[in-house]
Amino acid sequence: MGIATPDLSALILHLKDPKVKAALGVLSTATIATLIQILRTKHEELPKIHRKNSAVILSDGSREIYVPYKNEEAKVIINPTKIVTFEAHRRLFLDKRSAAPVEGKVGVNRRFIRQFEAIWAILVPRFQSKETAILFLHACFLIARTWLSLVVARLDGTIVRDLVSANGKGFMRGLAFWFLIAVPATYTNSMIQYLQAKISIGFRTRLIRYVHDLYLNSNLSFYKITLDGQLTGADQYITTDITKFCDTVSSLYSSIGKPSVDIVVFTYQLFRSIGPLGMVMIFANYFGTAYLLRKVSPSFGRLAVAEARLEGDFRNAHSRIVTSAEEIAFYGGEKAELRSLDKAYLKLIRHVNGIFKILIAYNMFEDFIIKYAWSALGLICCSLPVFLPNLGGLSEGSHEHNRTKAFITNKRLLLSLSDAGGRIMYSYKDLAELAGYTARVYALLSTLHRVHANAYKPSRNERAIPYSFADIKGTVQEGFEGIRLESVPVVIPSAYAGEELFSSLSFIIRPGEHMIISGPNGIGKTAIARVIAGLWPVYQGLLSKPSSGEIIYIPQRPYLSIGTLREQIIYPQSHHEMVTSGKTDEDLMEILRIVRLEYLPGREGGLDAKQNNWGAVFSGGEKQRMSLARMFYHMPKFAVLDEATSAVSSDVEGILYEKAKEFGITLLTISHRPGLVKYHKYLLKLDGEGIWEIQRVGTEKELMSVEREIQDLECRLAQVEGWTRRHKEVEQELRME
Ligand SMILES: Nc1ncnc2c1ncn2[C@@H]1O[C@H](COP(=O)(O)OP(=O)(O)OP(=O)(O)O)[C@@H](O)[C@H]1O
Repeated sequence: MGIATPDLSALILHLKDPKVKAALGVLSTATIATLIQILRTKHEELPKIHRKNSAVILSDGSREIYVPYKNEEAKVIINPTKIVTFEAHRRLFLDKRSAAPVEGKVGVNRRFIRQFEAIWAILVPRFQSKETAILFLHACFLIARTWLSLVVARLDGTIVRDLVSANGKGFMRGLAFWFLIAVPATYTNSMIQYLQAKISIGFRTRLIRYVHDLYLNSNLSFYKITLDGQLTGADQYITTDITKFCDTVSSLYSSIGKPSVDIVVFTYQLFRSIGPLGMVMIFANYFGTAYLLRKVSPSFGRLAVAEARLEGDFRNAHSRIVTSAEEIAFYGGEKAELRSLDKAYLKLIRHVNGIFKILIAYNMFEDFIIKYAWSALGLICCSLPVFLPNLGGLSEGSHEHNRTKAFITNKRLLLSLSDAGGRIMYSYKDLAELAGYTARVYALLSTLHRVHANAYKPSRNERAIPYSFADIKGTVQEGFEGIRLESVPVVIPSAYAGEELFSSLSFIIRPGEHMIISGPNGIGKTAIARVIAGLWPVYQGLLSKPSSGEIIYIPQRPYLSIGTLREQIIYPQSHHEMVTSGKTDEDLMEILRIVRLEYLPGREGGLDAKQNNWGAVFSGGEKQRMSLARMFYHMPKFAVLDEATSAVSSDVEGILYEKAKEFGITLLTISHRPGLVKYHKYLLKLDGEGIWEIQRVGTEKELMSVEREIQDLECRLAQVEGWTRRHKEVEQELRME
């Protein structure tokens, strides 16, 4: 049974309540001792609970995660994919010959085989891996099933022979065998299904872990993939396409593996029964059917790719509504959203309907050939030993009963053979669909590899285009005691030609030299923060910055994760990391007091209160103050605040700035608020046309005196109108006299 996390912070809060204190006074010493004992036990359980609530990184880099399963917490150790593995695979995924084709060219061809081989290296990394063992076991069961089918075919023949020859004893013996064979036969069938599901899950787990490691790493592939622009909706690829790919691969392994074994075994058996002519006919039939089906079948691969894309669009339209529900509700945008949802769904449905229509003719043709033409041919083959005994293979004697037995056995073998052949032919459609899913999964993997290796495609244009992704030449130095840009262009990145916002920007911020960046909307203020954070490339020049633990970026739109209230403050740390770093819940309460959010644990039910969407719970100002709480928690040497206090009232804003400076955090602020200038030493003013300048901001005292002077002048100016009126009145009075 999982242990509920004790809500100690809430408990402490309650204990401080005067009413609770008074109530405790009434309790007997024994009761208080029991209370203390309970608290102590809970306290001892804490490290275990922290560990269970967090994904702990072990010394060898593997992740330890506790997953709830059947009222228990199952421990799972995940080994990260090694960098050398990515490097070894890069060659496979950046191979031009297997590059993801345009939709129209997806099909069962050489490119598909190359792409599949590349993915196979992830699915079964070593011959000794677990998946090989499962595949082998599965193959054993497939062979066992074929053997059992053979036994059943013979038994069937014997039973019918005994029936026709009125051999009661033999008939009863046959029936007893029939039931006996049913036990291993049914077990084999169930195991085949079970192992097929196991293979699918095994492959999916391997692929998902690989993709996750490649997607979410310090190289920020998840962000860069959006800049790359070659692949949209990575979530659809990861959640749906990988699943479909794995399901199709494992079902194809069964649907092609079993009939292939069947064909070899049954063909041999039939060869003995119906002779060479029959065999030639059967094989001619196979090749003829395969050729015909390939000729008439539509491009299932292309259709599968298009369907997956449309499914992705429909899903995106829905997730947009979930993430922006409040904004849409304020605008009354339900009609507009309904329109776009309807449109996305109709596009998908039209496509799926189109596939169904194509399938009518295809299925009819397939059934005609496989069910009827093949059966007719089967009967002809069965008749060969009867009508042409010289070509009819091994005869079991000319007695009528034996002929019946041979016919029944042959017919059953032929039925199994035609069933096996039919299943292989039917699998062609699945194989073509697999080509589609393979193309999607390959596109995801090759984009991730390309972004991970910064191996962007060179420009298609002959002329060298400045600021293409292949043109990143700047230097980034980490571990610097400050932030320094030397002749760094600020460019909106794009795969082929980025747009320049500033041709060359240079400044240096040393500890204590707070800087504010201001300028009109869309000029490129956040862009500078993106370059410093490493989200956008440094195309030229030098960027020096503190090491990653010493700088924090507070973005314009506050981000709140799924999890406890505590996790919002300590993000991206885990509870376990917080405890091991020596921080306590009391420290968090102190931070909440600084940002004026001390009421939240009481309101939400303690620091352990969980929410899936904190964004919908907090107000705009609360979200921003929570982001600042993170800064006070991590206590970095430098902080980049991008409009981080725009929704916070100015009095609290001032206190937060003063507090941050007091803690020795050097600030780089991006803001429109003139009121914030006074907390900084330098002002980086951005103007249109890529012009910028740095101004020294006066000391706070100087700024205050200037502000007072301005206020004084404004007061005097406000009185001018009154004085002018009085002046006119006095002049009029004098004239009248
Ligand atoms: N991913 C992107 N693709 C294309 N253009 C972009 C991208 N990101 C930003 N831009 C453009 O770059 C310019 C600078 O954007 P930035 O976010 O830096 O503006 P800003 O000065 O911070 O504006 P604001 O004060 O409104 O926040 C804008 O014109 C914006 O449209």
